[in-house]
Amino acid sequence: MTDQPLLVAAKERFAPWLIEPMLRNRQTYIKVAMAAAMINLFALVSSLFTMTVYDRVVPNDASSSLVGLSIGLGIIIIFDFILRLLRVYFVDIAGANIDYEVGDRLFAKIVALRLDQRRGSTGTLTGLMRELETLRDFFASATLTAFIDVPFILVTLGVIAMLGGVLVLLPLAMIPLVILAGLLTNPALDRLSARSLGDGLVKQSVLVETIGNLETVKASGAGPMLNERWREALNRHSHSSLGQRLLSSIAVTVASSANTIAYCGTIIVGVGLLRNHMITTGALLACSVLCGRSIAPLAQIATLLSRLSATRVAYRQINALMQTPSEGPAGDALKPVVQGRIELRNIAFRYPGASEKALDQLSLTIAPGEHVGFLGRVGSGKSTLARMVLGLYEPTEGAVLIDGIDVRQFDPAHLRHQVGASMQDHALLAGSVRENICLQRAHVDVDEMLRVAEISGTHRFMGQITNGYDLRLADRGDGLSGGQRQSISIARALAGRPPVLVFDEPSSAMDAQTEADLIGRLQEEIQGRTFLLITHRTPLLRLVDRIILLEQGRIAADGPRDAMLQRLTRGKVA
Ligand SMILES: Nc1ncnc2c1ncn2[C@@H]1O[C@H](COP(=O)(O)OP(=O)(O)OP(=O)(O)O)[C@@H](O)[C@H]1O
Repeated sequence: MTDQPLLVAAKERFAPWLIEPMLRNRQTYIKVAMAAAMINLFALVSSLFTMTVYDRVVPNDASSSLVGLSIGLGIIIIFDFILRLLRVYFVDIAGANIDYEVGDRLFAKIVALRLDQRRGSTGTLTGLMRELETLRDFFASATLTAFIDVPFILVTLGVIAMLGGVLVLLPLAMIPLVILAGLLTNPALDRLSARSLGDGLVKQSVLVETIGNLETVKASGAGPMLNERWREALNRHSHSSLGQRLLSSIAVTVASSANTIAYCGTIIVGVGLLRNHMITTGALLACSVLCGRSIAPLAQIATLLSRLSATRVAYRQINALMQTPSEGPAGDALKPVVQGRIELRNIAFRYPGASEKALDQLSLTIAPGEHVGFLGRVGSGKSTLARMVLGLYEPTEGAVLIDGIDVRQFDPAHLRHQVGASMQDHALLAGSVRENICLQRAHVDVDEMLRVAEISGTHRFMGQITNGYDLRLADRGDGLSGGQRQSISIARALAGRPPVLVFDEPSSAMDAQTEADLIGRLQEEIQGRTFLLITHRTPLLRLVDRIILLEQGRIAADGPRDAMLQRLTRGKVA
């Protein structure tokens, strides 16, 4: 994994992950559009009311007409109020639905992401997930209906022209100005939004790394260094966000000034027309109200465009992630019942961005039920080999076969049900110990959990812990000792009796007695199952019949356990 941020521009305009949930909510958006259209019509009616009052009611002192008109207007105001509420409600519903569906797809994508294709640190990825909120805010924003208001600008201008004649020229002259301000600032706004998002992701990255490793940060005294990184990230982000906000306020301010100019201009020019009896007082008042209404949607669109910039940038980043290849074959994935024969056929592997190959020209065959130990110096490729068997990484050359089938053809979830793994970091998940062992797997019930907990040694210390299996662990299993975490990790790997087991340093944090007890119980458990053991600890080698020695990603020696141990102790190999 490299730490480069995930800022790749994917040009596709509307990707299925976004357009499909939007289309599914089109009924709701149609309701929103209808409500917005009605609200626009009501606005026209209220300005015509002003005109009627000034031109008909006031000169004729027609109080009864005023009462009737007021009642009519009251009804319209109530409807307008209800429709405005409904508009917000419907937009919120659609926004929440889209947020849920897109969030769900994005999470599934992250879980299925091919590790060799992963770009960006943990913090960058979590920051990207946060960008979902930018998308949600856009789709759940009531200002979204400003687009529906645009056609009504023409209707409003038409009514102004009918009532006030040349007065229509004032708002008409302002509209291109507002549009121009939006168009001119938009490209720079796009750039600044992208920069601000990138800087935000760097900030998130420093934060996640620090909080996730707080104990190490404190113990190693890395605080000042991370503090410096944080300050730098804060500084950069606040600069780019400031620029973004300033620029986005230009178009909004131009729209608001244009509104004021058009309104005042209408009054000034209107008074001249009034003197020449070319319009009535009522028409002048109605035109001044309508003038504001014709420009208001543009001001909203200016706001919307600035949000659209941020939304577009967020969309592109999320889309780039969505287009990253997932695990598993492109066609139908296989879910065979596994016997446990493992073959590595001339494989080579280089981690993304690494200069050296971690594995090279490596071929070996492990028979079903065979127990094999992998030894080798630090960095010789043992854990990488385990990752290959689990299909976590694909070999750059060659193939890994289980029962003669390339692991790339397997359904990834099925493969990991067939291969029980206890990896070197023994990370547990937030939740109860029970959840950590069972992982909501249908075939792992309470009896099976207790059986594997007994074998792994978990059951012994569970009795001494308050809440036992219901003990809730913090992130990564905080709240337990290293050895206890290892024990639970072993129980998790054994649960469901997978035909293949891969154990990477399973007892490195255990005391000699606990380890000896574990070996005794595992001996029976692994009978008839393929067992791959990576270890630096000699006692564990009692569990294997064959030892393979790795050196710089290649096989340096391979043979029966006792013969290999003799050669190793005599220092003839290595
Ligand atoms: N995620 C990674 N990204 C890049 N390079 C890696 C990664 N993991 C391991 N490597 C490199 O691959 C090589 C093999 O690492 P691997 O973890 O397989 O060694 P190992 O034999 O298991 O070592 P150890 O006994 O210390 O666990 C090392 O040179 C290491 O630097």
